Amino acid sequence: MHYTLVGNGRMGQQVRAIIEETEEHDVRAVLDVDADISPASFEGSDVIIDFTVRDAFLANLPAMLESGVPVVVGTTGWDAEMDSVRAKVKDAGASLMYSANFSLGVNIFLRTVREAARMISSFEQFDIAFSEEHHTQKADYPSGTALRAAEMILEANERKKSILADLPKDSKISPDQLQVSAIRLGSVFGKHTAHINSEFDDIVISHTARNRQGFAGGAVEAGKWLAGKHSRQPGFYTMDDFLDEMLG
Ligand SMILES: NC(=O)C1=CN([C@@H]2O[C@H](COP(=O)(O)OP(=O)(O)OC[C@H]3O[C@@H](n4cnc5c(N)ncnc54)[C@H](OP(=O)(O)O)[C@@H]3O)[C@@H](O)[C@H]2O)C=CC1
Ligand SMILES: O=C(O)C1=N[C@H](C(=O)O)C[C@H](O)C1
Repeated sequence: MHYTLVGNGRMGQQVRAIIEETEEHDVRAVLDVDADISPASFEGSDVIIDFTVRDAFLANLPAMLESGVPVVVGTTGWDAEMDSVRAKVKDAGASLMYSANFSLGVNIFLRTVREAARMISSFEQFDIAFSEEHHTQKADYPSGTALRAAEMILEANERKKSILADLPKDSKISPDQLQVSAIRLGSVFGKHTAHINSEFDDIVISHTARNRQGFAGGAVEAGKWLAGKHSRQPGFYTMDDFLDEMLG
């Protein structure tokens, strides 16, 4: 498969290294901040993988969709535009897969957190909060993964109704708010933790990335899956669609 990468930062370089280790795939082009991106930029590619920044992803989206090449998006920070991106993908008859985190380990962690949030839902003595830690070069907060975890907790736990990312200065948190906190520290690849507390217990469910290979390898696998899907059923997909099919 021929991949075109948009973004040549930490993740773009890691994805390229993983593709170039295989005999199965190759990198057709790497388009960085200086590239003049148009639909023609993607000619001859089977999949596009975008790891850039919010504004660049949204600016390049029309050209990526018009190219007809399926797009894997790892860039985070655009959750507020999700509905409009979904509509653009549908209108273009294109295929796009988004995940805030392509690591298999993180996705197993997220499903574990959802199950724990569901189990404590009817036991009022248990409270839950979520935290994330990342390197100081990260542009968005809370991380896309933390926001996805928070969405899953809200769906699974009827006592939590909204996300609180910034603590108010002079008032208490309300019991129906789910706190999501962020730490920016050195070169941390990514750590996500669900904290559950009662009078008698602390339950801590945590995932720590040991490097960026899990994210990058997952994005390459997702690209292969999306290219197959695109030929049969174009559309907007997430990591859950991919995993549900993989897990049967
Ligand atoms: N889904 C997942 O599994 C993961 C998602 N991420 C997310 O991926 C994104 C990228 O992370 P990371 O690689 O660490 O960030 P980096 O800042 O290292 O890389 C982003 C790259 O995009 C480039 N860029 C900026 N504007 C454009 C443009 N218009 N066209 C092409 N390239 C552009 C930047 O260039 P320049 O620096 O010159 O501006 C930079 O090289 C973030 O949103 C992060 O949260 C990260 C890890 C895993
Ligand atoms: O910017 C990063 O580095 C990461 N971003 C993603 C996110 O926002 O969730 C995923 C990963 O944790 C690393």
